[in-house]
Parts: sequence; structure tokens; C-alpha cells
Amino acid sequence: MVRTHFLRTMSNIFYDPILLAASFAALAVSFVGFQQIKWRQRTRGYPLPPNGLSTLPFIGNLHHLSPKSPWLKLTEFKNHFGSDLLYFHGLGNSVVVLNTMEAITDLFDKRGNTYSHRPVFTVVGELMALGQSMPLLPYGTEWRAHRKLAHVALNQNAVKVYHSAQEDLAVLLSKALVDKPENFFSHVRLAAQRIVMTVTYGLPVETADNEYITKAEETMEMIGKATVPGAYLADILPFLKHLPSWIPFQREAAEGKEMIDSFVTKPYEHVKREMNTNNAKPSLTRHLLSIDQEEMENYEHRVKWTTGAMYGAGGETTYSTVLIFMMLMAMHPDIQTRIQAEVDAVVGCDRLPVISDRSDMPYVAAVIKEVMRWHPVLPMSIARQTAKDDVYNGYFIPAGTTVIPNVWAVSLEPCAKYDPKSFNPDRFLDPEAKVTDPTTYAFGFGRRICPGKFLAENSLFVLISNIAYAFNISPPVNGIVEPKFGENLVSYPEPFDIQIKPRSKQKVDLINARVQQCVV
Ligand code: HEM
Repeated sequence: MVRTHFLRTMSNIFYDPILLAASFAALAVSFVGFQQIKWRQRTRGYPLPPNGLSTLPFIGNLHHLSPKSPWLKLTEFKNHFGSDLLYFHGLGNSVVVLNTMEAITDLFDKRGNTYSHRPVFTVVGELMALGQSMPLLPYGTEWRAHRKLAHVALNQNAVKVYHSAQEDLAVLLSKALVDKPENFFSHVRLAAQRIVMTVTYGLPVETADNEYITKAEETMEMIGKATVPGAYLADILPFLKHLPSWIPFQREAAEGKEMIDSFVTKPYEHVKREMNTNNAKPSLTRHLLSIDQEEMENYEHRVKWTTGAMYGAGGETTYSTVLIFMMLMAMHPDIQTRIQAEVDAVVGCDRLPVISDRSDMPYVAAVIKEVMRWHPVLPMSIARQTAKDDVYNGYFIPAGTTVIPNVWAVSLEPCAKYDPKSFNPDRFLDPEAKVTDPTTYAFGFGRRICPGKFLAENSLFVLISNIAYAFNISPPVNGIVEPKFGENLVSYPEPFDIQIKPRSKQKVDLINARVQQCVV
């Protein structure tokens, strides 16, 4: 009886369009209601972070995130909305931007378990297979194993072993600048890459057109473009990764995979071959491969990808910072005179600067900090992803959210005494200025802080102090230095023109004599 009644009601519904529509509407309302209840339970009533931006159907407000120099727009939004946190959403993605050091420290440092993952980059991470490299590995066992291997070479004590190699390479840079100052761009790149190559592989690289250097640069440029959040539509809509191989981004991905594979494999195999003939120079790769392991295959995979990560991450960040320094010296002769006076006073006339001079040169330290603040080379650091739902300052942050530390905005934080846009190292020598030290944000945060920080700081010091000691840098003949920067993850200076002249014949003689003692 009940069954007959039910069947009759159902058939009425199907034959009556009004009843049918009303039933679908009721179903939809209950579905939405159910989702809202679930959402309220999940968020415990906390709102999503503020967002005053216009939204479009489906894509939400993601269209406000530009893949080119996104830090500029994000900082404009920060200033416009005056908010510590900004929220972007659309197509199933959520992105939170952290605009202050306080918010970054609270989440990345103090809630490391939740905020130490990386977003999944479908194209560069999965299709190009860079996801097995430390910078993109998810926070967990594999990542920890890679960090441990890198720590062997990069911890604060271990980096002392490389002082003499770094000093030699700084001298060779000075020699190259004496001989062919017009090629300063490639000399600086070579010096920074050589430091990393020496530490990781012990490979001699003598010219900027060496295959390892040129391939590294091409590969890192490609990676830099691909790791800006949202660079590929497939990063936002991961199902697109299943599209056929003739689709343009799939072809790019296949080429990228090959580039990355040869980038990490070639120098590594080179060291192995040298080890077989007992010719390998001391390096992290040689050291790690000399340790017997039970599970050699997996271990070798880790060594290869850890050294590959260092090789990739260590060069361009360092040379970009040194090149920005040179650009700024041409623009600020008064600051150049002060830095030269300090280096001269400490070093004297009989030798070149060395890493142990670092603690005696507070003005050089302030200049390096100001260079890193004036243009942080990773203006949005490297994004993170939340491992679980979280609540911060009364706002709900869903699990799986991409979290971007807006380092650019932090570097521009207002200061009563100093204009954040001007280049003035005094802000770091003035206790009243209370400016955040850029070494606390330029190298990243918490558990994923740059493992190469100690090596990089020594490289920056020794390269910059040697340049300041030996050269006068001035604007080009037309008098104009034009600061222009790349728009990708690592924002390096675009080629610019400056004049570089030795400060005296005596300094050139010192460089020539010291070059004879170089052993790298
Ligand atoms: C001026 C030079 C450098 C700067 C400004 C810099 C900056 C950074 C930043 C901002 C991060 C992201 C950290 C985070 O997510 O919080 C990072 C990660 C990393 N850096 Fe550096 N870096 C420099 C030099 C180096 C050097 C010399 C090496 C190695 C020889 C290196 C290796 C790495 C690696 C492997 C990662 C990934 C860490 C991870 O995901 O756990 N970096 N770096």
C-alpha cells in the first residue's frame, strides 16, 4: 500500500514539470544547506581572511594575481586594504598572502608543522619531475633526509672549510674585472656559480661559457618562470595535466623534464667517474658517496637530488645580490666612498679582504643588508601550503591553502626616520630606526629556511668587500643607470651598464700577485 503510494507520487513528479522543478529546487536548497552546515562546523564560524577585491564567476578573484612580478600588485593591495592577510580564491584554489613579518613569524616559525609544506606545482613539480628536489619536496621524511645531507656541507661550522676557496674565487673575480671590466655581468655570475660548484661537486669551471654554467642558467631561468604560483593553468586546474602531449604546455613540460634531469645528473655522474679513477676533488658529493650505506640506490638518488638542489639554488641568488650591489654603488658615490674607507682601514695596503675581516666591518655589513632589503632577490620567498585547517587572528585558513610570504611588503615597511624606497645603509646602524634585519626574511623562514645561508653570507661578504677594496664603480658615459629587474621567482637585475676602474696600480699589483697563490 505504502509502496504503491510512493510510486504514484514519483510518477506524478516526473509527469508534472512544476512538481519536478520544485523537487529539484528543494534538493538543491538542502544540498547547499548541508554544505553550509558542514562549512560552519569546519570553520567554527571564523570568516576567511579579508578580501575587498572584485570576483568573477568560477575564477573568483584569482585574476588579480599576476604571474609577472606579482609582489608589486600584492603590495599595492596590502597598502590599499591595510591588511596583514589577503585572501584569493577561485577554481578550487585558495591563496593567503602574509604581508607582515609578525604574521609570517607567527605562522611559519611558530606553527611549523602546519606551514612547512610546499604547494604542488603540477607542471614543474609533477610533469617536469622537479618535485623530488628539496625546495619542492613536501615536508616529511624524504625532505628531512635531503636537508640532513645538505647540512653536512652547509652548517655554520662546515662552511669554514670553504673560506679559502671563496677568497680565491673573489680574487679571480677581481682579476677578471681588471682585465675585462665590460664583462662584469658574466664575471660575477661565474664567481658565484664557481663557489657552489666547488662546494657541491669540486668541479673546475674556468669560463662563463662552460657547459655546466650555461646549462645551469638556462635551466634555472626556466624553473624560475615555472615556479611563480599560477604560471601555468594546469597548476590551477591539475586535471589539465592529462591533456595530450602535443598541447604546447605539455611539450614545454617534456623539454623542461629533460633539462632538469640532465642538470642534476651530468655533474653528479662526472664526480662519480672521477672517483672511479681517484681523481675527484674534495666536494660534498665525493664526501657523501664515500660513506657506505645499506640502501645504496635510494641513498644515491638523495645525494644526486640534494647536490642538484644546492647547485640550482645557490648560484643565481648570490650573483643577483652582488650585481645589485654594483648597480647601487654606481648610483650612490657617497656610500661607495664610505664602504671603501672602512675596507681600506681594516685591510691596509698589503693584502686583500678575507672572510675573517667580516666582524670588523660593520658598514660593509649594513650595506649588504640594505642591498638585500632594497631589492630582495626572492620577493615572495618560496610559497608554502597548509597541512591542515587553521585559525589565525580570527580568520579561517583552509587546509591545502597556498601561503605566500610577501617579503617585498616587509622590506618596504614604513620607518619614521628613513624612506623605505631610498637606499641608505645607515638605517641598520641607527638603533632608533628599528628596521627589521633583512637576513631574517631574505633567506626564508622556520624549518625551511635557506640551508645555504651561512655559505651565502660569506660569499656576499668576500665578493663585495673585494670589489669595494679594488674598484671605483661609476655610471656609464651617458650618466644613467637604469635599474630593471626580472619578474620571476628569483628577480635578478637585467643587464645594465656601469664603469668599473681599479682604484690604484698598487691594488692591481696586489691582485696580480695574489692570483698566483690561488689553488681553485
Ligand atoms: C644570497 C643568497 C641566497 C638567498 C637570498 C637565498 C634565499 C632562499 C630562500 C628565500 C629560500 C626559501 C626558504 C623558505 O621557504 O622559507 C631558499 C631555499 C633554499 N636555498 Fe637558498 N638562498 C641563497 C643562497 C643559497 C645557497 C648558496 C644555497 C646552497 C648552496 C641555497 C640552497 C637552498 C635550498 C636547497 C633551498 C630549499 C630549502 C627547502 O625547501 O627546505 N641557497 N633560499
